[in-house]
Amino acid sequence: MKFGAICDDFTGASDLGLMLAEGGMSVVQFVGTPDAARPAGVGAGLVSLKSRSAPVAQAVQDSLEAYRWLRAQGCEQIMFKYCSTFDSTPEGNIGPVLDALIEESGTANPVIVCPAFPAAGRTVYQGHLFVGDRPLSETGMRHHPITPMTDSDIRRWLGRQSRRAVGHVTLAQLRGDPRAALLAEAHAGRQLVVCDAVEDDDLRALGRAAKGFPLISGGSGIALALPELFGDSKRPAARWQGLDGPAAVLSGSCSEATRRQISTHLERGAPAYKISVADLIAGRETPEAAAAWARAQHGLPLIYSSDDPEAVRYNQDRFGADVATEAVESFFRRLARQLVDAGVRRLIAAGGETSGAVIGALEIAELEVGPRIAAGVPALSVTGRDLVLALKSGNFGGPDFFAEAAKILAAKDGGGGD
Ligand SMILES: Nc1ncnc2c1ncn2[C@@H]1O[C@H](COP(=O)(O)OP(=O)(O)OP(=O)(O)O)[C@@H](O)[C@H]1O
Ligand SMILES: O=C(O)[C@@H](O)C(=O)CO
Repeated sequence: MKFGAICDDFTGASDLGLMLAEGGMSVVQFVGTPDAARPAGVGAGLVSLKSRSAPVAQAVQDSLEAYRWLRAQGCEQIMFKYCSTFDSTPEGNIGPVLDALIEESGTANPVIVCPAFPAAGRTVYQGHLFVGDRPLSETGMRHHPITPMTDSDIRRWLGRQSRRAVGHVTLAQLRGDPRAALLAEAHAGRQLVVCDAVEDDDLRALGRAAKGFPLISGGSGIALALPELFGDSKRPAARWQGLDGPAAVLSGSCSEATRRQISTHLERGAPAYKISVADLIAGRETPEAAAAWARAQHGLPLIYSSDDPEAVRYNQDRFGADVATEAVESFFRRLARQLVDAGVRRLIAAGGETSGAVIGALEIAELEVGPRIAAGVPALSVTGRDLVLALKSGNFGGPDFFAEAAKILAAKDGGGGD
């Protein structure tokens, strides 16, 4: 294993997996840090954690454990993958995890910090993160239920989280001599370097500039150059074998793109079942009832707690954010188990936290990356089991994502990536 990544959520890991697999690398996505050594034959190993929303100390501990395991597998470069919208609070977890990884690795090299992912509209310019034509803090991310992003200046946001000074490489420097600019920042004592990038070619230049640095960080965009750097870019894509059989969509994501996808599903008259947080907490709603409803449907059943920012805030104020989150996630954990036990073979989960809850409940250890459903979202097959999945980041995918995902998950000869 030449390249490893510590991913702070499950949908993010599959996003990165798609980027590397489309570049021709052989990729395995691990669920948590594996107990045992991995036999040779994997170019990139991605350890998916549920550390984005964990308490800081837990996120640091889990990330260090993943780092040590990846090093032991021979990884020459390790990436810390976070969200392309830099999801984190002023306390962390991105800064504290980066601080700990720098100490563990002992590196004095610069560490790239770049969430840009132009294919999904995320760009970094003058140290500020944009989604499409809006600064991050003017998008729906301002109202995110767990990590509301109220400042678009990534240098300032990271500066509040990290013990280290934060540097910056501008777009002009990146398009000049990015390696020299990165090294200059580190020499000046600013080892964490926020990098501008607005196009895929900027990210390729950044990846090449960091050649040989043991630690990099970012969204999946900075992986664009890696297949070429790790000499694994000519590998033919594996054929994808989807699965027939019942499918279901579980959505706890309250992001704008997911809510659009739910509206499309409803407009088409497809079966949908909405969960109320108040009913969950009062015990009036159960996974058993939702599973029975799903089994009785024709077409693609959607079970969702997703709601608009006002409703989410109301639930958080009334019950407490942790209680509301746990009620929703525990519901989806139990529902996912019941659906799979009842024969569901194609499962689509919307939202990073929701996907983490579902994967954890299904006791999945390893995933193989299949073809692209949307930018940042591949079809996945569970190693050794008759189960295929799509784990969708909240803000990814077009309006018809659910139907498209169900179709690709069933495709028998949808060759990898074609
Ligand atoms: N109706 C609701 N009221 C309050 N909280 C909710 C409600 N529905 C879902 N949640 C919580 O909101 C969070 C949504 O996070 P999740 O990561 O699943 O989606 P997302 O933020 O859209 O996705 P991503 O992290 O991939 O961008 C979950 O923790 C979930 O428990
Ligand atoms: O980078 C992104 O936006 C996604 O891969 C993600 O992290 C989803 O939660």
